[in-house]
Amino acid sequence: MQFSLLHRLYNSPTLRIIAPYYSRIRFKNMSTEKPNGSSAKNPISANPKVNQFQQVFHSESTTTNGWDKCWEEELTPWDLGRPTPVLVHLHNTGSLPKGRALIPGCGSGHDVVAIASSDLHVVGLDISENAIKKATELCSESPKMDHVSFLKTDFFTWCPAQLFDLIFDYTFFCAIEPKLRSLWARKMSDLLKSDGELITLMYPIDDHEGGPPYKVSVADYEEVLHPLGFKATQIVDNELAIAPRMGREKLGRWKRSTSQSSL
Ligand SMILES: C[S@@+](CC[C@H](N)C(=O)[O-])C[C@H]1O[C@@H](n2cnc3c(N)ncnc32)[C@H](O)[C@@H]1O
Repeated sequence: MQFSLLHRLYNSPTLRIIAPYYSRIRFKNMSTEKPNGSSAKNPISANPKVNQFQQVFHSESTTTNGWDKCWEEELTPWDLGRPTPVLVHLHNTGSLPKGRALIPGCGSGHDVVAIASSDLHVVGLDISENAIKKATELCSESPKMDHVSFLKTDFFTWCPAQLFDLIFDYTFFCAIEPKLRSLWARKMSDLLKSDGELITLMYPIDDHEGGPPYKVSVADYEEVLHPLGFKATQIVDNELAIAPRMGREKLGRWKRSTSQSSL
């Protein structure tokens, strides 16, 4: 009886319409979670699944082993189990460059498969063998498999034969140690065609300590990208962020200036 009432409520069209707004208001008003992060009980440091992941990750002798172990034990609190909504939106609205795309730290590969098409070949790269195994399994069930490649390799040492028109970074920048951020930018620059585009979904913009994920800010990206000539063409709040990340995520689109002096 109770279940059937709840079930009917859950499935009611009115509730489905108001739920996303309610959840946004609720997250905005939560006293422990301020949008820009200055909270006693940060949603990352207070998340037991993140704590468990960090414990296992740091117990391994190398970061490569740490990532792989966590994928093996399915300690992957970042994994949405589906493509990133804002990336799907950019794909569906024809807002992504065509040609070749790279997703470093692709994890289970949902984003790779989501944006692959006959116009865009997408390479998913991850240092974890278990992640790549999972991604390859996902891809084997997809009709898009001809437009996708997965590679188990280290982003920082990989030198592909062909450059990219697009690189998409989501929860990769925050996954690497902050001291590697300049190298991250250098590698992005080396892997992109001169008119290629870097899209960063910047998360988590807050003030928690430690990682991964390490806290990020727009200034952190600017600090390493500006010296290489990248300028943001757009930085906006991600209105399509999943509810727990809402208010702590921004979409950044970056290009290098291609204008040359005629003198
Ligand atoms: C936080 S997860 C994000 C996965 C995916 N982007 C997502 O949003 O679900 C970071 C991923 O980066 C991978 N990774 C970490 N360091 C790497 C490196 N140097 N080269 C390639 N992948 C790396 C990890 O194995 C992990 O799958």
